[in-house]
This record gives sequence, C-alpha cells and structure tokens, in this order.
Amino acid sequence: MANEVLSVAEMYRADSLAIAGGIPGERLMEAAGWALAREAMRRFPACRVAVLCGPGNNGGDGFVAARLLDRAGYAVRVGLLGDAVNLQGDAALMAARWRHRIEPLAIDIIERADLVLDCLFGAGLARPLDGIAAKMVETVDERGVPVIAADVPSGVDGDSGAILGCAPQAVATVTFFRLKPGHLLLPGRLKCGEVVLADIGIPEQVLAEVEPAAWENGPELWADSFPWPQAAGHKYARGHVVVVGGAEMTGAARLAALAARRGGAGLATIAAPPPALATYRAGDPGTIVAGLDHFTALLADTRRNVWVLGPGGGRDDQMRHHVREVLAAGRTCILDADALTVFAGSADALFRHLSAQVLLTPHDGEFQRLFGKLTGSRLHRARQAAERAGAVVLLKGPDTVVAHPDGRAVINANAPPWLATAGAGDVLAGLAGGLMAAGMDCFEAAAAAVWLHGRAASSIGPGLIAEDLIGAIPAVLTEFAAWHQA
Ligand SMILES: NC(=O)C1=CN([C@@H]2O[C@H](COP(=O)(O)OP(=O)(O)OC[C@H]3O[C@@H](n4cnc5c(N)ncnc54)[C@H](OP(=O)(O)O)[C@@H]3O)[C@@H](O)[C@H]2O)[C@@H](O)CC1
Ligand SMILES: Nc1ncnc2c1ncn2[C@@H]1O[C@H](COP(=O)(O)OP(=O)(O)O)[C@@H](O)[C@H]1O
Ligand SMILES: [K+]
Repeated sequence: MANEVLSVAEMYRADSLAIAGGIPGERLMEAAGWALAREAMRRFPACRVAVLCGPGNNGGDGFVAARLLDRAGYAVRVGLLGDAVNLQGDAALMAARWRHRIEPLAIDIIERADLVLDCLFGAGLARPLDGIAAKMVETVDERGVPVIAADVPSGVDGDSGAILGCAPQAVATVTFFRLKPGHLLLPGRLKCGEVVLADIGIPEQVLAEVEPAAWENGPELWADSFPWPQAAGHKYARGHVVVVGGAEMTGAARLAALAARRGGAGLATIAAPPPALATYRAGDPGTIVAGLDHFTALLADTRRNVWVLGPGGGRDDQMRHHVREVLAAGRTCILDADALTVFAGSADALFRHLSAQVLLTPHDGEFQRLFGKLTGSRLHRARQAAERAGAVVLLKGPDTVVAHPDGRAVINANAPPWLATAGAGDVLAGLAGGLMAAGMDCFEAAAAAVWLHGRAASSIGPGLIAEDLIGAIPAVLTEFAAWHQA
C-alpha cells in the first residue's frame, strides 16, 4: 500500500533511515533524478530543456536529470540559483558530474526552451520565493512553457499545499517514495499537474519507524471493513438510520435518507415534525416516515442504530434538544449542517458529549462557526478540531479531510468540482450514516463515504445535481465490489 502521506519532517526521516540502513544518499538522488528524466522523456521527445536548479538537494535532482537527458540527446541548459561552490553534499557531487556549463539563473535560460524542469526548491522550501527565483517562476508561467517539477512545484509548501510567494503550474510533478500533504491539499494540488510517485529505493520498512498518521483516501484503506450484506442476513441486520427532518427544507432529509439506504442501511426513517409529515409521506415509498412527537419512543428502539441530524433540520431549540438526547442515549450519530450551527457559541458544551463514534461533517462555514478561526493547513485544522471535539471530523471541500481524535487523518482527492451543488452534502451525510448503520466504524465509514461520493460524482460529471448521486451509487458499489474481489 502506498497510500501513506508523509509530512516533510517524516520524509526527511525516511531518507535518513534509508541512508543509515546502508543506501547512500547519492544513490537516492541518482534514482530521483532518473525518475525525473524518465518522466520528461516519456512526455517530451528530444527537445530543448531548461533545468532550473536551486541551492539544495532539489537542485541535485536537477543535475542528475540534466546529465541523463543530455546523454539521451536532449539540448540541455542548466541554470543555478546561487554559486556552484556553495553546493554541498550529494548536490555538489551531482553538479560535478554535470560536464557542461552551469549558467547563473536568468530568464535567458528559458528563452527557447520547450520544457522546464523545476528543481529550485522541494522539501527544504523555507520562505516565500523572491528575487530571480520568483521572476523565473512568473516568466515560465507567462510564457506557458511546460514544466515538470521535482518533488513539488517550487513555492508549494509540502506540508500544507500553501503557495509561498509563487509556484509554477506544472504538467507533472515527480515525487519520491510517498506523497506529501501538499500534493493533495489545495492550492498545491492544482499546481502539481499529474503527480507521479517514483520508487527511489527507500525500503518500505522505514515506515514502521516513521509511523505516518495520514493517508490519501482510497478503497485500500477501508475495503476490508466494508459492510457487505450477508447471505443469511435480513434487513434489520443491515442497520436502521433515522434522519431527523425539518418542517421547511424537506428535500435535505429525503436525500440523506435515500443515500443511507443506497449506502447499505436495511431501513431508513425520516422523523419529522407533524405538520410536515404529509410532505414526507408523499416522497420516496421505501423510506419510513414517523412523527417527531414520538421522538422518545423512536430513540428507545435500539434497532434504530444511527441518527443523522442536521440536513434541513432547522436551527432551533428543538434541534439542540434532539442532538442532546441522541448523544445522551449513546447512539452513534452524524451531526451535519444545522445540527452543528445550533451549537455555534456553545461548542464546548457539545464537545463534552461526543466520542469517536460521532461524526461531524462541516463545510468551511460550519467549521468556523463551531471551532472559530483555526490556523494552519486544512489537514492541521481538521486534526485540531477532531482532537478538541473528541469526535471524527469530516471537513468538506475539494480536498476533504477526515480526522480522528487520535491523530489519524485521510485526505481525499477524487471529488470533481461538479460536487459543489446544493444537497451534495446531505447525500454524503446519509451515505456515511448508511455505512455506519450497516456496521462500519465511524472513521472508516466517513472515509468510504467521501470516496464513494467523489467517485459517484465523477461518474456523472458535467451537469451533476445532488439527486443524480443517489442513482449513481449502485454502479460505483458494483465497480468497487469487482475491484475488492479481484
Ligand atoms: N536524501 C535525500 O534527502 C533526498 C532528497 N531529495 C531531494 O532533495 C530535496 C530536499 O532537499 P533540501 O533539503 O536540500 O531542500 P531544497 O528543497 O533543495 O531547498 C533547500 C535550499 O533552498 C534554500 N531555500 C529555501 N527556501 C528558499 C527560498 N524561498 N529562497 C531562496 N532559497 C531558499 C535553503 O536555504 P536556507 O534556508 O538554508 O537559507 C537551502 O539552501 C527533496 O525535495 C528532493 O527533491 C531526493 O534527491 C531524494 C533523496
Ligand atoms: N470545488 C469542489 N470540488 C469538489 N468537491 C466539492 C467542491 N466544493 C464542495 N465540494 C463537495 O460538495 C459537497 C457540498 O456539501 P455542502 O456544502 O454540505 O452542501 P449542501 O449543504 O448543499 O448539501 C461536499 O461533499 C464537498 O466536499
Ligand atoms: K521543485
């Protein structure tokens, strides 16, 4: 499994463990430069290449790639930021192996280039790009010269995906051993182009010492705990989701209940205020509809094992009351939308009652209302929030992060922008609820729901509306089942 995502510090540790284990750093750098050159050759037949090298090891990768491309018949020019005498260690060695001229970094280098290899800064980026480095990056972008980046597009912060100063738009980014958060989080991900993961000979065993706690979301992470229905099972064995619906935005609860059923729950009930019951009853025939005036009896029925509160639920005392009661009863639940917003200003009172079997699914606005202005990357913020709330936090967006209070986190990268449409979040909350009702652990169910949701959205593409997601789930599950059985 190569889904682990390593922070910059963890990546340095993996490098040094490999070196301590007897693999020379020089060999790792040769492999990195070779991977970069190979990607260039795969995409661009013999052409004029400008290799932009920085003062550290990222520049070292560039000198290796330059040598290999030169040997393969490419017309290569190398520009170095700073003075070659200041290069150190493996980078100095690789510069010495480059037999042609090393030019000072200047715009002239890219003047007639068909391709730029961006080897200015990688993991060691320490401050915003400025001076000639920033000027180069801006000019490369202005002129639209294709860029292949070594490790990250220079200027992308490997830990956060933030852009320090500026960063070139790459067509591809070749990175080594494992991805870093900056390859998956926005805006960094958008600068990377296609991310190519290269094996440079770092042994997998180093991971046992590095102990990464972040993963790129994908079925490998949760396929083995997926709650497939049992041949001898029955609908109650597949769990029963209750969605607490509101009086006005009745569509949201319906979408959540449908998604819960598609996701695997054997039954779903919408519990709604009596004046809205007729509306709900005119809806989907397979969804049970019950009056919220019977809330206590519904809650007492332990077969109704997962509660979804928030989608279209209303922002009033009733919502607060229902959330408190469901939590007090120790029921597994998902708090979304209004169920989060009603606790803005009294979040700590809510957090006292949460556990790792409660899933919070805020979008950025709801997140801020609940947790205030947290700083740092999306990954960092989601982790901080999960720790503070003592619950699993699913922070929605183009780079959704699911964080567990124990520090584990997954970053999702399969969601197309078509998902930014009303009701898509209601479907996600319901889908996670369906998986949890069918027996999946909260953190894994959240990750699975996010991935299936993104996959369903991609299968539809342009024109997507939330209702389409419901209908797309069976095909996505069928595809996933075939992959899982293979
Ligand atoms: N064995 C390994 O480790 C392997 C590593 N590999 C490769 O090494 C890369 C990491 O190398 P690295 O640690 O040398 O960092 P790198 O990104 O080259 O930058 C550091 C230099 O840049 C400078 N600097 C920073 N920001 C700046 C700015 N804004 N403007 C100007 N200067 C700035 C900084 O200066 P300082 O902050 O010290 O003043 C320092 O001199 C990694 O991404 C991968 O490509 C592969 O070969 C596989 C094996
Ligand atoms: N730019 C984007 N690219 C991909 N997915 C997105 C983007 N913007 C939002 N999403 C996803 O769309 C869904 C929107 O959910 P939400 O904001 O709760 O909508 P609603 O409350 O209307 O259901 C979430 O799953 C979110 O991750
Ligand atoms: K780079």
